[in-house]
Amino acid sequence: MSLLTVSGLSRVEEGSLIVNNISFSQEHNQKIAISGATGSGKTSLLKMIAGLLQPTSGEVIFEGIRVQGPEEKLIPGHPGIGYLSQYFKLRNHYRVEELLAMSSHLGTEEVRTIAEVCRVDHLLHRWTHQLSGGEKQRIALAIVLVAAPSLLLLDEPYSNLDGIHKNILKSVVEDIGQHLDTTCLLISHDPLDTLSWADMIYVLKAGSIVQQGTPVNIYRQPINEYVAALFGKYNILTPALAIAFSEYNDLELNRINSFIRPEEFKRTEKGKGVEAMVESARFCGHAYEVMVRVQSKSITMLLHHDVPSKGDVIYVSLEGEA
Ligand SMILES: Nc1ncnc2c1ncn2[C@@H]1O[C@H](COP(=O)(O)OP(=O)(O)OP(=O)(O)O)[C@@H](O)[C@H]1O
Repeated sequence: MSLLTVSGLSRVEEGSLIVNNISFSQEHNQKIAISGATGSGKTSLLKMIAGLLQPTSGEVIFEGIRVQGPEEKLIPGHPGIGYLSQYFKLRNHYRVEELLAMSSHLGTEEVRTIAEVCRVDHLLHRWTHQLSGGEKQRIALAIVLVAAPSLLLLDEPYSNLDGIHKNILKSVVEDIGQHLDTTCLLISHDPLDTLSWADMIYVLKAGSIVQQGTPVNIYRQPINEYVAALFGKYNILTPALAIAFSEYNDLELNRINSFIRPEEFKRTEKGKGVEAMVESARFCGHAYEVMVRVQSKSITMLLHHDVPSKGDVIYVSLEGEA
C-alpha cells in the first residue's frame, strides 16, 4: 500500500479550476517534488493533501484512510501529515524549547535528535525574537517534526534563504529522510532545489500535471517550452536546425521543436560540426556561456576551455557522435 494516494483531486475557486484532476501516489521514503510557475496551483494542492483546504472533488488517501478536509473536521489538518507553509509564523514571547515542547508528541531524547537534525540544538534557550530568518525557518521545521508526522509537506522551504542558509536547510531535509524516517514532499519553482533531491518530479501548469518523471528525464526531455524553461536555460532546436545538426549527430527528425540544454552542445573541429559565428562569450563561474549564431538562430552553449571571442567562426555539434 502506498503511503499517499491522491485521486482526481480538484479545487474550484471563484469559478476557475485552480487544481485540475491531479492523481499520483507516493511510497514510503520516496522523495517527490512538485514544480510549477507561480500561480500554477502548488500550494492549493499541498494544502488539500494536508487536509487544510477542502477539495471540490477527488480524494486524498493517507496510510489507507481518506484525509478529511477542513469542512469535515473541527480542527483542520491530519496528525500524521506535517505541513510547513512558506508563510509560517513563530509565536512571540516564547523560548524555542517551549515551542518545541508545546507541539511535541515525543520524548526528550527524540526532540533533542530532531533539534540536532534541524541544526537548532544550540538555540533552544533563545527567545523567538532573537533568531535570524534562517534559524526561524529551521525551528519552524523542527516544530512540525516533533509532532512526529510520517509525511512532511514543505511549501517553498528555501524561498527566503540566502545561499548559506539554503545549503544548511538542504542538508537538514536530506537528513530528515535518512535519520527520522519521515517521507518528504516538497514544492519549489527553483530547479536547483528539486533536481538533485527528488526521486520523482511532477510539473504543474494552470492546475494540471503536464509532465512527470525522474529529474534526469524532466531536465533532458522536457515535453514543452514551459517545462524546459522551469528547469534552466535551454535552446529551441527547430526542425531546420535539427536537419543541420543531423549531418553530425544521431537525431530523430520530426516536425516539432525540441529543447536542448546549453551543455549538450560542444565545440568541435571543422568538418565535424555545424559552422557557427560567435556573438558573445561571458564568464559565469563554472564555465563560459557562449552565444553563437547558426543559420540565423541564436544558440547558447557552455564551454569550459577553448573559449572563442566575439566574431570567431567555430564548429558546433551535439554531445554524442552520429
Ligand atoms: N482563495 C482563493 N480565491 C481565489 N483564487 C485563489 C485562491 N487561492 C488561490 N487562488 C488562485 O489559484 C491559483 C493557484 O494558487 P496557488 O497559491 O495554489 O499557486 P502556487 O503555484 O502555489 O503559486 P506560488 O508559487 O505563487 O505560491 C492562483 O491563480 C491563485 O490566484
